Amino acid sequence: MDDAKRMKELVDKLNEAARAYYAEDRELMSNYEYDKLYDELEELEQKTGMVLANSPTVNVGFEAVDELPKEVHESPMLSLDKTKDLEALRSFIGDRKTLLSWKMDGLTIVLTYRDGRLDKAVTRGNGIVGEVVTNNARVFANLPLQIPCRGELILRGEAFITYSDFEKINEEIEDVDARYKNPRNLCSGSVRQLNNEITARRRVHFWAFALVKAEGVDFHNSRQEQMDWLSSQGFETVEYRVVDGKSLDEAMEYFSAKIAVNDFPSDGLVAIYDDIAYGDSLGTTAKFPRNAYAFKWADEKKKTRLLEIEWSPSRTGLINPIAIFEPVELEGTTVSRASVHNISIMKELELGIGDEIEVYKANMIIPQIAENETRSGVKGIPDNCPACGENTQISDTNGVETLICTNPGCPAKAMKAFTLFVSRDAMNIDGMSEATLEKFMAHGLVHDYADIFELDRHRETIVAMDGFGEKSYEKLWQGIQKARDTTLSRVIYGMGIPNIGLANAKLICRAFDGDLDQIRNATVEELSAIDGIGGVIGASFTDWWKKERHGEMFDRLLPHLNIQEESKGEGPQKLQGMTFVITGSLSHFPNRNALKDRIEEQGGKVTGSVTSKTTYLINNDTASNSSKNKKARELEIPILSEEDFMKMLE
Ligand SMILES: NC(=O)c1ccc[n+]([C@@H]2O[C@H](COP(=O)([O-])OP(=O)(O)OC[C@H]3O[C@@H](n4cnc5c(N)ncnc54)[C@H](O)[C@@H]3O)[C@@H](O)[C@H]2O)c1
Ligand SMILES: [Zn+2]
Repeated sequence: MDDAKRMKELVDKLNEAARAYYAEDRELMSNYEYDKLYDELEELEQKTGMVLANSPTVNVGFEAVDELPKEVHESPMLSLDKTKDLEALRSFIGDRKTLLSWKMDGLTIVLTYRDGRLDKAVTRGNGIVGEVVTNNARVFANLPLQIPCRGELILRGEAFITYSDFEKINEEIEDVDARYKNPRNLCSGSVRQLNNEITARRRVHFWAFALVKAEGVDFHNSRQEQMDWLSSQGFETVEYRVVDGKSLDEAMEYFSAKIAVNDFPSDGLVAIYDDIAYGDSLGTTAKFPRNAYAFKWADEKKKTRLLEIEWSPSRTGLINPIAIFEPVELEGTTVSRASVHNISIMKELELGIGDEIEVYKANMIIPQIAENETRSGVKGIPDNCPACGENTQISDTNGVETLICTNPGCPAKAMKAFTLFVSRDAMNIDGMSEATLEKFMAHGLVHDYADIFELDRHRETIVAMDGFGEKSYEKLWQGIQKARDTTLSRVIYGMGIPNIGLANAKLICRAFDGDLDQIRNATVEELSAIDGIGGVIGASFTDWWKKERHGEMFDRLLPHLNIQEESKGEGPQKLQGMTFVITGSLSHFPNRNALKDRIEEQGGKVTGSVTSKTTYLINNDTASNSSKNKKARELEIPILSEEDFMKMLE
């Protein structure tokens, strides 16, 4: 193929992938694949001296497509020139003082503060125009809503979700197709929400990495001073090390040892000159600033042989392909399995048993297949679910093929039902993790919801179980005792009735004044007369109760519970999962108890002292040096005035 034709092909392919990646939070190919094609294009451009007008090598990002308001950036947000070659990085640094930090793999956001308050938050978007996400930023887990600096402040940083939160949150998303592929994806989806209640639940963190403007503050021409100053204003900043060409190796050793244990997503390092004036004097290319350089880990690749595809059923009915290969050493650990994600990727790799494959660890952490040299083709997609033996089916959503189990009673799915039942918004059983449930089910201790409240019959068995003991049993049993006091809406939500989230369950319970007989015999007409419940939800509710086994299951469960009156809170719970501490005198609320009631109505909790578990401290005197304020600043917990708090509830 001639170069020009190949270049055109590459540009089209890369642009299509980039549009999906930036504008729609979808990934048509892995970053590995994307970067490989990008490098090929760059080489061809160099060789031919020709760059196509729409080439991704000269354009940044893509416009977003949803309905958030847009805004033009004061100064364009460029991409970063990158290398995988440590020596190239060393010669960029030379003997200049340089800040070397994690290249965060989340969503870049520009924040503006005025008069000490967060005024605006805008995403990077296509670098020229971003989306306004101010309300979403207000509910980030660690963003100061008020800062001591009164002048205009503009800073950039990365919003991200930790790996551990990513796993938890993704599991709670019922619709398999709506799940996110990685923390970057989830973060982008969580921040770019029209409803910031969802953002709040996703525990988005923000780390500042660059200061653009701070009215009236002198940083003595040093980026390091800027970073330190940002911390003093209450921002968490990205971790960095000060290096020059000589101390680079030591810093690299530090970063490469740490990346494998980081809970935050990062896809490399960023080097930026400390000397602000010098850096600015270098200017920019069409796509990159010249004062910074990104380093990407050169993926250590190993050749091996594919032994087997393991089909792993999940609670959602999705059956995931996992590649099992001859063990190889990668970045210091032995690796023998890698997720292949879905059937489309298997087909793209033409993956067959016995193939010679090349594996690597993406960002030094997640094992992946990079290449398949022999490409013998996909065979043997199972017709039967490995968990229950029933028929499987290939489902196609937006061009991505996945394998699913068609059996609604599949034990792998039952597992999911139990997970919902014990979850925080339902029975809220402390200490009943998914892993624990899985063990109990494997031992045949739990078949039905009521069994959970009779686990004391199996005390001996449980205490003897791997990873259990007297202590953890007692703790779990206490958690179960506590869960008996509950509300009807929680129990109904816990049944996992399609379309019945906690809010809908509450609406229904309230409409029938908590009368269970009326509720379970309600007609679609009665239900759709409730404000907020339509015909579809109504029908899905009545259909569920029509199944005899559902009623029986409910009847076995009820005697174990003490059903209490519903809380008075209306509508969705905005403060779900948040913990508040209240201090100082109040002006909007008559007393602390009134404020506490308001918080609890919205699903929040109030405790007495500021700890790392506190989400917000409420104190009208936000600037004082009271011990609670000090503690909150130390732990980087935002301090809200009553007014800030009211705004949050709006
Ligand atoms: N899988 C796909 O289909 C697909 C498509 C498009 C892009 N991509 C991936 O995206 C990459 C290119 O992305 P890009 O050009 O948007 O960004 P980039 O990789 O050039 O990153 C630059 C940005 O990183 C941010 N950043 C994070 N931490 C930082 C720190 N500590 N200091 C300074 N800046 C920091 C800044 O916003 C900066 O502008 C590709 O290498 C590819 O892996 C993948
Ligand atoms: Zn099954």
